[in-house]
Amino acid sequence: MSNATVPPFIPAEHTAPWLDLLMAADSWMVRSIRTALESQSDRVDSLSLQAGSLWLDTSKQAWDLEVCQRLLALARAVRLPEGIEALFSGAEVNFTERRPALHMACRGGAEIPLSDRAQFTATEERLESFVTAFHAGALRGATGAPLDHVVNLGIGGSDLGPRLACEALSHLEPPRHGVRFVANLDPSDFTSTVRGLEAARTLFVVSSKSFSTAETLANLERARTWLAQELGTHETAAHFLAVTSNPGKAQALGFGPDRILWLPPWVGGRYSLWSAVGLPVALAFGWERFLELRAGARRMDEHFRTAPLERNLPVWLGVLGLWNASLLDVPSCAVLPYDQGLACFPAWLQQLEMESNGKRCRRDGSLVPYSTATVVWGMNGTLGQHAFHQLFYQGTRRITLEFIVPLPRPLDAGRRALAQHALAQAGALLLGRTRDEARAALRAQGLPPSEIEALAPHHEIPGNRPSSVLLTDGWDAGVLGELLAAHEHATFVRGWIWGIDPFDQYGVELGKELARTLAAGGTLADFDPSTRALAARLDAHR
Ligand SMILES: O=P(O)(O)OC[C@H]1O[C@](O)(CO)[C@@H](O)[C@@H]1O
Repeated sequence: MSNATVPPFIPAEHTAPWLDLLMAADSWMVRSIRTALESQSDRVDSLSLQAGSLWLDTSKQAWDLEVCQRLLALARAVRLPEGIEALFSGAEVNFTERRPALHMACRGGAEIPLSDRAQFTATEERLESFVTAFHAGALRGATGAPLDHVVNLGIGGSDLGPRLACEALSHLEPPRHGVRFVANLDPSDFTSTVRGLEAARTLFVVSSKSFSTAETLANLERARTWLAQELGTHETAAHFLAVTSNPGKAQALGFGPDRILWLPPWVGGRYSLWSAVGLPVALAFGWERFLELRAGARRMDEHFRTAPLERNLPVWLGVLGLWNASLLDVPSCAVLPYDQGLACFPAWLQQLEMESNGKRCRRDGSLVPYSTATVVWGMNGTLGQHAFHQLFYQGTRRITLEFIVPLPRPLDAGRRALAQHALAQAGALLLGRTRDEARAALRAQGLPPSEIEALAPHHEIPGNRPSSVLLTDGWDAGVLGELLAAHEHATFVRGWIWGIDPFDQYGVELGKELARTLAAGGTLADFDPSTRALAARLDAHR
C-alpha cells in the first residue's frame, strides 16, 4: 500500500474563515439574489466557471464572490489541497476502514496500488475479453445458444452507476445488446424484468462488493430458479458472471474462479461504476464506449487534482453545497437533469451524497456541530415542472436547486426547447412576481377590482429561489463521465471539510443486521414494542 499520509484533521469552526462565513451567512439569509444580480454587473461572469465540457453558473445562488473566496480560504485552512493529494496518492482517506479510496485509479486518474497492479491488469484483460466474446456471439449458455442479453443483479452502487450510464447512453445510441437491471428484494422486480427474455440467451451479471447483500443474493437465487425452470437444467453456471471483492463468498455460492471478476477493496460501492461493476455498460455499448466514459471521468480527475481552487469546478460544487447545507442551513437540494436519459441521476446522486456524507462523527470522534449532507432528491425535467415545482414557486420550504442541462452538438429543435424550459424555470424561480405585477396581470384579464385584490396574494411569487445551472458542451459518454466524476469529487470536498469519512456506511449496516435478525426469525427482544407488534401482525398474516 501507499506510504502517503492524510494531513491532520482541522475542525472547520476553529478556522478564521469560518467566523467570516458565519457573518456572511447571516446577511445572505435575508439578502435578495435578484437585487445582487441586477446591481453587480460582473456577478454572472465571476460566479461561473468551466471545466472540460461542463459550464457551471452559480450566480443565482445565495452567495457572491467574496463568500466563494472565503469558502476557498476555509478549504485551504483545513488543508483541502493536501487532502486531494492524499486521495489521489492512495492514502487512507477512508480512515474508519483504513483504506484508500481509489476509484479514480480504475479510470487512469490515479495509480493502482503496486501490490494490486497485476490483479487489476488481469481483471481488465478478462473484462475486455468477456466483452469481445459476448459481442462475437461466443459466450454461450447451457443450451449452446449465444448469450445476447444482459441482466444486472445488484443494488445501491452495484446497480445505480451502471443503470444510470446504460440509460443515459441508450438515449444517445441504440445499445448493441439489451441490458436490464434488477435491484429490489421485491420478487416482482425480478419477475417483471425477465418477462419476455429468452432464458437460453440471458447472461446475469451479479454485482456485489460484499457478495452478502440480501437483495442481490435473493435475486441470484431467483435467476437460478428461473433458468432451471425455463431450460430444464440446473447446469446454468455459464449464464452467470460475478463481480465482487469477496471471491471466496462467490465461490462458496457456486461461482467458479473463471466466472468471478475482481472488484478492488479500495473502490467504494457507490464509486464502483468505473470498475468491473461497469461491465453491463461495456456489454451493452461496447468496450470503447466504456473507455470513453472512463476517459471523461479521468479528465475531471486531472482537473480536480491540478486546477487552482479558484478555477476548480468540483471544489466550487463542493464548497457551494457546504455553504448551503452548513452555513445557510438549507435542508434540501433538488437536482433536476433536463435529459430523459438522466432520469436516474437524482437517485445516483442521492446515494453518492447521502450515503457518503449523511454522517455526524469526525475523524477525532467529535460530532460535527452544524448540519452536514442535505436531502438530495429530484426528477428529470420537464416532468418535475408538472409535479413539484409549484412548491419551489410558492412553498415555504428552503430548497436549493441544481439544473443539469446537457447540450448535445448539434442541438436539434426538441433539445433546444427542453433546455429553454430549464433556463426559464431557473429564471422564473429567481424573478418571481410581485403583488403589483400580479395585480396588473389580473387587471389585464379584465377582472373587477374586488376580485383582483382577493386573488393577487395567491398570484404573488416570492422569487429568489437559489439555483445553479450546469450546462454541458456536447453530450456523449465522455461528458457523462465528466459530470459524474465532478459530483464524486464535490462529495469528497464536503466530506473533507466536515471531517467525516465519505467512504464508509455504518448506519446502513445496522439496518441490514436487524433485518437479518427479523428474516431469520431470531429474537425480537432487541426491537422496540412497536416493531415487535408489527412483526407479530406480519407473522399472523397469511
Ligand atoms: O455491492 P454490495 O456489497 O452488494 O452492496 C450494495 C450496497 O449496499 C451498501 O453497502 C449499503 O447500502 C452500499 O454502500 C452498496 O452500494
